[in-house]
Amino acid sequence: MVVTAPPSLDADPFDEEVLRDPLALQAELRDAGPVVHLRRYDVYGLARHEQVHAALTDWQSFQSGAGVGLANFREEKPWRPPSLLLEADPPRHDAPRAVLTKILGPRALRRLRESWHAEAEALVDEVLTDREFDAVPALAQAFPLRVFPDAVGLPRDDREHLLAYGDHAFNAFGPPNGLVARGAPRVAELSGRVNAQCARDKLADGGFGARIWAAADHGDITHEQAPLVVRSLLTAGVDTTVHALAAILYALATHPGQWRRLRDDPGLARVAFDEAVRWESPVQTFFRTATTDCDIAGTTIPEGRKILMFLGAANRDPRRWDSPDAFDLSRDTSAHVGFGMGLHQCVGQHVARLEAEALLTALARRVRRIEPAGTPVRHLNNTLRAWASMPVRIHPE
Ligand code: HEM
Ligand SMILES: CCOc1cccc(C(=O)O)c1
Repeated sequence: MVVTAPPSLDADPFDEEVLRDPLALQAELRDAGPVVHLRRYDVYGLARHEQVHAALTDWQSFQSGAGVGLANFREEKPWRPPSLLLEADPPRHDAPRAVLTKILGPRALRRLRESWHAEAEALVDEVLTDREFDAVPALAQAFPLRVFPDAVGLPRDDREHLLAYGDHAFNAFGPPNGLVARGAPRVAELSGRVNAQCARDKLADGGFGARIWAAADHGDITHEQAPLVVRSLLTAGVDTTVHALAAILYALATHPGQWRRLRDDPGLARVAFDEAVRWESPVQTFFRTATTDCDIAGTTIPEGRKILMFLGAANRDPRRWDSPDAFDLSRDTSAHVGFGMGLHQCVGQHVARLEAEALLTALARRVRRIEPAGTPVRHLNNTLRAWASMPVRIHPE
């Protein structure tokens, strides 16, 4: 087989102006070839859907155990003890994953459906007393921060730090740049608060956290693993849904025809959510580490090297999607990689979908039209695609 050297680029995917608008670089990376070498970080980039999907589903060749950020845990100490799910390979990954699959599965969430819909209606009624507001704090942040920490079992007065903690965790997957440096002063305080919340006596009975500890009593995981599994929920479960909800509100406010379709058929809420996750990809990138010399489309990636998977670029790849840049509720979104794919595919995706379904159906019933009411402002993060502010104007029923 002819081994070709991949095209080498100087581009910096974590440059702040690229993070503000990554679409041009994503197209450049996709068009440069199935594999590109990013000189600045000496890593291999995959931006086409075919190669990203292949890497995600081949956990044996492309492992998570050396970290899913730029940092290689074989060479440097992680900023915190590695996740037993995200940053673990089988067999270590298996038991913690099985425990969360059961606790966060669609059947387990049925008990929350009615109360989350009621909370969404109450919040929307409160917010819609104004005709114009910033949808990011008022809805995209407020709703997840009301229902998800409750479901985990946290007290109401100890949760406003979760967004900042998750924001730093997602920045830490990237290079040690300005975004990481700006978060560093609070890391010790935030980590201390989050770690304390994972203790058994801090978690209300019946919540996701208590159920994780009960799984340890049952012998499914150890009691030493239990707090780390709770930490996974607190790290991954807040910022992701906040920014996904902001993404769908932005998509619906800027696509009035799609908003009308959702209003006419609120049963489209889940499709709308997955299409927004594909279109915006709140989680833009993740890394893997080659466990052997791997061949991808004629390029050999040497053992031990880092591969950067551009999930957002794959979700807009014209080789896979018709009119990829269109936000379209009639699309079949089933192959999108916004939740990953394969062994590590998002174990919290059903939680996210239920949050979105509750909020969107509450809005669809009360809002005839939603439209931008000012310039939205991006929130920059090495991994997350997010809005800091999104002024909207609503026309009630
Ligand atoms: C729209 C919201 C969300 C998005 C876009 C998202 C995205 C992702 C992605 C891309 C992965 C794969 C990581 C990889 O392959 O390395 C993942 C894994 C994970 N997610 Fe989510 N996520 C979301 C919501 C949630 C929620 C609400 C929770 C917790 C309740 C959660 C918990 C996790 C965990 C624990 C993993 C690691 C799974 C494993 O490695 O087996 N996520 N998520
Ligand atoms: C959304 C990706 O999933 C994550 C992200 C950050 C941390 C963890 C964890 O397992 O601690 C999982």
